[in-house]
Amino acid sequence: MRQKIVAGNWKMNKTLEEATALASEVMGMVADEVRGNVKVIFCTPFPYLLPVKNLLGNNARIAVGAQNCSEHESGAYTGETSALMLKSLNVPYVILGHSERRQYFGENGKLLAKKIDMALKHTLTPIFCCGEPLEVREKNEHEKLVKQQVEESLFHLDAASLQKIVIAYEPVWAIGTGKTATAQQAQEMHAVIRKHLASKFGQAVADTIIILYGGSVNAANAKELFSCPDVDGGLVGGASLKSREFTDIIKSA
Ligand SMILES: O=C[C@H](O)COP(=O)(O)O
Repeated sequence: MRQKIVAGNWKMNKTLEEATALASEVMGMVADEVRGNVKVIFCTPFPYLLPVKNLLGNNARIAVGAQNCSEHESGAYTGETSALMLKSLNVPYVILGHSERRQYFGENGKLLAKKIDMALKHTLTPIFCCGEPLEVREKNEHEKLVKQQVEESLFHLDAASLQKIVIAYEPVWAIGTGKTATAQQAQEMHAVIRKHLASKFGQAVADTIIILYGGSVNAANAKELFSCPDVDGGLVGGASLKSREFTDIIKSA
């Protein structure tokens, strides 16, 4: 039985005051309303990791995550944040390969493989994102592209390392557009990813990998998406910025 995860990707939003207010509102609602074994992650901007983490204390259900880390360990890389630094803050999760990083910051599969290795070296759990742009889906090449993204960044790992990774399938055309994938489309692609992992690492290993769906998840569509057999929760952008809606999404998991 795979763990259900609902991660909120706050992206580059909120002031410190707003960020801590959001975290404490969700924390209170989760404590009061959420039953069952779902892990919640706040993927905050770097400056808010520590204040939000301190606010959470030793909350066993909610953790913090970063939205990126460097492929380098330390040194003269102005503006970068290393996996080692995140580890020293006891930040357990890091999103890697989000489509916005791929699109606006030129991150490719080879670079992401290095980031994955660095995150694993420092015992962070990477949330590795993959997903196709609209033009690729329109050409019916989405399976091919997503399989390639997974291969480029994850197929160099051994099975034990792969099992330390969470995957998020996020079709780019569904991100921030309000146009979510249907449950059927999400399930199909999650099954494709799992099958591809099985071809390399074996079915038993592939069956343990948590695969999240991301792209316009909201309180109205979360339940149907999360009830798909290969969808193990969500990576939520816009709706994670609203405490009531995010908590309702968590409840759907
Ligand atoms: O990381 C989250 C995704 O980019 C989804 O964002 P969204 O829920 O605003 O579509």
